[in-house]
Amino acid sequence: MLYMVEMNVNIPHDMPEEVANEIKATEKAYSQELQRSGKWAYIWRVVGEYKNVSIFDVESNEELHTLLSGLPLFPYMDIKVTALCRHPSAI
Ligand SMILES: O=C(O)C[C@H]1C=CC(=O)O1
Repeated sequence: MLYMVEMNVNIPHDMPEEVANEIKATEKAYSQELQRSGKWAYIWRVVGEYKNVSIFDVESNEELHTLLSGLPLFPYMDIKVTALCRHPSAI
């Protein structure tokens, strides 16, 4: 099942920089592991925002929820999930 996931990151301004950098490094490793597995199929930066648009290819809503809620930045993100299916005009 394919999903478009929009992640908008809002790290609190009062979070110490070292703490934020540690969370971002852990997030990067987690993200890259999922990309290597094929479950996190694409990730793009939204120009001018601390936001990404990603495509996930997972088995179920439950699997997607588990992966997203395991993101180290999850507590600091607004996440929008859109389920996708093949367009009838796609070739
Ligand atoms: O930077 C982001 O968009 C947030 C998050 C998603 C992957 C990653 O490494 O960080």
